[in-house]
Formats: sequence, structure tokens, C-alpha cells
Amino acid sequence: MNRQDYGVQGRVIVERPTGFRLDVMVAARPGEVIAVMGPSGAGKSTLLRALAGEIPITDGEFVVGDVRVTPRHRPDPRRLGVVMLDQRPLLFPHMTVRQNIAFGLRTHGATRARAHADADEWLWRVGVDGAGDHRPGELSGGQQQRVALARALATGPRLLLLDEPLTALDTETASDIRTLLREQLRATHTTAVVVTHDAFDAAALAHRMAVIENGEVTQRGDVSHVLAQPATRFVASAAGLNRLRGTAKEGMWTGRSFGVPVRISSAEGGPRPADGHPIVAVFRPADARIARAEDPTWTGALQLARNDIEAEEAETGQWLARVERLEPAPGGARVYVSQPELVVDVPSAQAAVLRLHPGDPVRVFIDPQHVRFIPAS
Ligand SMILES: Nc1ncnc2c1ncn2[C@@H]1O[C@H](COP(=O)(O)OP(=O)(O)OP(=O)(O)O)[C@@H](O)[C@H]1O
Repeated sequence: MNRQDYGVQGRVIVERPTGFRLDVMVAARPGEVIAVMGPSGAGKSTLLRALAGEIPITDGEFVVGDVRVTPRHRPDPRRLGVVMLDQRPLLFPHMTVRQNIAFGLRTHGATRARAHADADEWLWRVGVDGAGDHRPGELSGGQQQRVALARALATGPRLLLLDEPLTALDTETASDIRTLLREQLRATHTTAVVVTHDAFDAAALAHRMAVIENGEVTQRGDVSHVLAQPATRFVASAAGLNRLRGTAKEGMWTGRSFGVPVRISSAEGGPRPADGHPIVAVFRPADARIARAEDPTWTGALQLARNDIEAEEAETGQWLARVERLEPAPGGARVYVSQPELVVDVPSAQAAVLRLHPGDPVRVFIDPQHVRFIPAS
């Protein structure tokens, strides 16, 4: 078969007895890497398991290369040519590393000598040459994941499925394996679907991404486009962005904070949504600022905010908010506030001065030059 035929395309529908329904269109061109992100329970693993032929689809159909999968026809995974790479390497512990890789090649018809020679070549490609005679248990977690990648790619799968392949690794090892994965996927022109919770991995590994929420695709497109134009709160938070839904009025975002009107403007030019249309204000947590409210009591702080509105002195890009929780973050603190819900990254020096606690009234400020408006879908 011509290598150009490879890729995956179709509609995957899986209904669970629990009432959960997955219904997604999948399409990856040959050699293309698609990232799949989504909240817990969205159906990402269900999708991978269906694509791997591990569970039947209830409806729809898809093709992997030229092999068709339907609710009634579920080919043998080897014939389907789909290989799954898990969070954990899952190597055979009683075999040597070389035998682990050669095993798959042997089941594809290679002679013992050929399989062993190819296994050594693969060990070299993934940077663990010399480890061939060791048992997996004698290698580090990162080395084992390298071997698992070699084993997955060695048989030239039509489709490689990666389920959170970097999650179980420490940061430094994850970084090495991310680079290796990227290089090898490109070099072997392997079509792949990678499930990840990390937008950085999606951007590093994939050409395009699909977001699954509650069994459906809520956004798809080029990775950078999806992350920059988040269509849902989940994507915004995965991309590390605040996403505030409001209504367009006089070229500004308008919403409410504790019943008090709030406005945010954007420095961006271009067409503005007509008044009354829903719009979303998007900005980074590090671009918002926070200060203690002028009055430390809630009644006092709210009264001041209302007075400003009545006197028409309420400034755009600032409003009263409530601290919900605080988390340590690199270089400072991450502050979660409500009404509207958003995240503000506060540098250490300022966090030390502010001494915030959950329940405190604060003022949030956002400069228009850091705000982007996108139409609400
Ligand atoms: N074997 C099963 N039988 C019945 N229902 C299942 C089974 N496995 C998963 N589900 C249900 O399918 C839905 C989707 O689960 P799935 O594991 O695919 O989500 P996920 O996006 O991979 O989540 P996570 O990120 O937490 O792994 C959930 O409601 C789950 O309870």
C-alpha cells in the first residue's frame, strides 16, 4: 500500500450504558499530528480506545489508511495498524530491551536476525544504544519511555495514539522526550493523535488540535489559533488565558460585578461587534493587576463602587472583585477572583505587601492594550 494512503478519517460514536455519548469527527492527513485536549471525563480515552479498536463504535465509521472500521466490523488491531503509547512504558519486564522492540517486528514477519538488527537501529535513534541487553527494570523511567517509543514506531504504524505520554515523567525528562517525540514523529511521517492536558505539549508536538468537552468537539483548528482564540472557558484556562463573556456596548465589553456594571475596552483596532452582541474579553493572568479595595469591608467597598456608577465616575478596565483562593506560582502568587471569575498573577514582592486572603474585596485593573475581543460563539 502506498504510504500516502495512511491517515485517519471518519466519525466515531460511542455510547456508554452510563448515558455518556461520544460523537466526534476525526481527520488527520498522512503524517499529521493532532492534539486532543479536554476536561476530565470528556471522552478522550474513549476516543483513543475506539480508534485503537479496543472498544466497538456504536455508530459512525472511520478509516485508518484503507482499513474501514464500522460498528459491525472491528478488524484485528494488528491489521488496523494502530499502536498506542501509554503514560507508562508498559514494556515486557522479562525480555531484554532489544527483545521488546524485536517482538513487534517478529509478529510483523521479520526474521530474528533482521528484527534484532532493526531493534538496535531504533535504540540508537531514540538515544539508548548500548541498552539492548538490559531488562527494562534496569533503565530509568525516561529511558524506558524512549524504548516504548522505539517499539511503537518500529513497526511503522498507520496511526500512533499517544495517551498523555509525558505525564508520568519529571520535568527535565519530559522535555527530552517531548523533543525526541517531535523529531521522530516528523522523521517517520507518522500520523498521530496525542491526548494531552498540557497546551505546551500540544503546541510542541501537534499541527492541529481538537478540544473535546462532554463527548463533542467544541473547537478545532491550528494549535496556535485555538489557543489564541479560545472558544470555551476550558480552552482559555488550558491556554493560560482569562476569558470573560460579556455584551458589546459602544465598542466595549460590558458585564457586571456584584450587580455593578463593569466595562473593559480593547486597544485592538478592527471591526467591533454591534451593541447587544455577546463578546469575550481575553487577556493573560500576568497582564491584570490587583490592589486592595479602598474599603476593607464588603458593604463599604460595594457602596463605593455603586457611588462611582451613580456619579458616572466608574473607570473602564477596573472593578471590585472577591478573592476566592490563592496558589503559589513561579515568581509570586496566582490569585483566583470572582465576579467575574478570573485569574491574576501577582509578583512575589507585591504579594508580600498585599497579604491577600480568601474573601477579601480587591480591585482588579486591566489595561486595554492587553485585552483582545473575540466574538462569542
Ligand atoms: N468502561 C467504561 N464503561 C462505561 N463508561 C465508561 C467506561 N470508561 C469510561 N466511561 C465513561 O465515559 C465517559 C468518558 O470517559 P473518558 O475516560 O473517555 O474521559 P477522558 O476525557 O479520557 O477523562 P480523563 O481525562 O479523566 O482520563 C465518562 O463519563 C466515563 O465515566
